[in-house]
Amino acid sequence: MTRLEDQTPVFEMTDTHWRSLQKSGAAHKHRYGHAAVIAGPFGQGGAARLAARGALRIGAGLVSVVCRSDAVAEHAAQLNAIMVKPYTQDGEFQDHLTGIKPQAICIGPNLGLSSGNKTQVGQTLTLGLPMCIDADAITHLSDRGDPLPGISNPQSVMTPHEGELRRFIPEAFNTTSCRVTLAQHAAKKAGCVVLFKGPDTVVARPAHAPMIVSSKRFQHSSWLATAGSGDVLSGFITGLLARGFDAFDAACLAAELHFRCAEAFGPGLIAVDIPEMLPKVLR
Ligand SMILES: NC(=O)C1=CN([C@@H]2O[C@H](COP(=O)(O)OP(=O)(O)OC[C@H]3O[C@@H](n4cnc5c(N)ncnc54)[C@H](O)[C@@H]3O)[C@@H](O)[C@H]2O)[C@@H](O)CC1
Ligand SMILES: Nc1ncnc2c1ncn2[C@@H]1O[C@H](COP(=O)(O)OP(=O)(O)O)[C@@H](O)[C@H]1O
Repeated sequence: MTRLEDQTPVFEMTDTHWRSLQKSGAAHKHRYGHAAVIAGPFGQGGAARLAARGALRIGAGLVSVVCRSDAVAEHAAQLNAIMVKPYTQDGEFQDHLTGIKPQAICIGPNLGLSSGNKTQVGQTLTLGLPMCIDADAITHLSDRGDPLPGISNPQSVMTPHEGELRRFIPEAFNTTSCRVTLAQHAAKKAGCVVLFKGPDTVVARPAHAPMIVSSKRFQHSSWLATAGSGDVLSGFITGLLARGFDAFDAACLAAELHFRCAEAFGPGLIAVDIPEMLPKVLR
């Protein structure tokens, strides 16, 4: 029997894709959008900084890390081109985020699993902006209903690895092991694009055909099996969303460029290396 995985089209970069990633001579930073990355508690900001670096390198005009004021020193000590936008109390979080006026938001990488973090996820989702929903944010959404109430902008991308997807759609894993079917199930539940991570990354969306972004052409992409590589991918997606890319295109392009960055760096790759390979890949 032919497997759905074998029938699903594989993403290929075209000249149009490459051109869409360039910047126009007439533009300025505000034309390329503002990406906001929400950071977790003090001492756990590395994942947010990795995502922020990814968003900046992929061409968002402005990138901010949004954190509690007690985490400012940690972020400011390590960030230069990326802005640090602190809020003082949890009650201020939503107004603060709105006031930053981002075009896209990344929420989840090492956000934390407290009830306060859960509230932040709910407040962020209600803003109606394109979002990359990753890691702990997926876990927070896993106990909501099916279909999921709350992802108010379908131009959003949820990026689970298998562990997170098992939490998000546990019943589906009892009925199928087909990664494409699982991703489609999750996209239907989430009401947005779902990028199911792996060497064959599946990008699915409600009521449309899925796509596989495959790393099988690459020799070194398995070096992506390293802490924080998924956080960088979330940053790539958020940066493209901030630039105005369609969510499905942003997910496919980000996954492809992520693999290509790993290939360009080669053995020994760690997560911080991934955004730094983008200039070479984009050239
Ligand atoms: N530099 C940093 O600050 C980093 C922070 N991280 C954060 O650490 C928190 C926990 O993330 P984890 O993903 O480790 O933990 P999770 O508990 O969310 O998921 C890990 C569990 O899922 C299972 N699993 C099944 N298939 C898997 C797959 N393909 N990939 C990964 N796990 C799979 C594992 O066996 C394990 O039981 C998240 O908030 C994440 O963003 C990580 O991203 C690593 C780097
Ligand atoms: N063996 C592999 N080959 C290709 N890509 C991989 C491999 N292992 C992991 N990846 C990619 O690396 C990333 C890992 O993301 P994730 O599991 O969320 O890591 P983290 O939580 O540490 O950031 C995903 O984009 C995944 O597709």
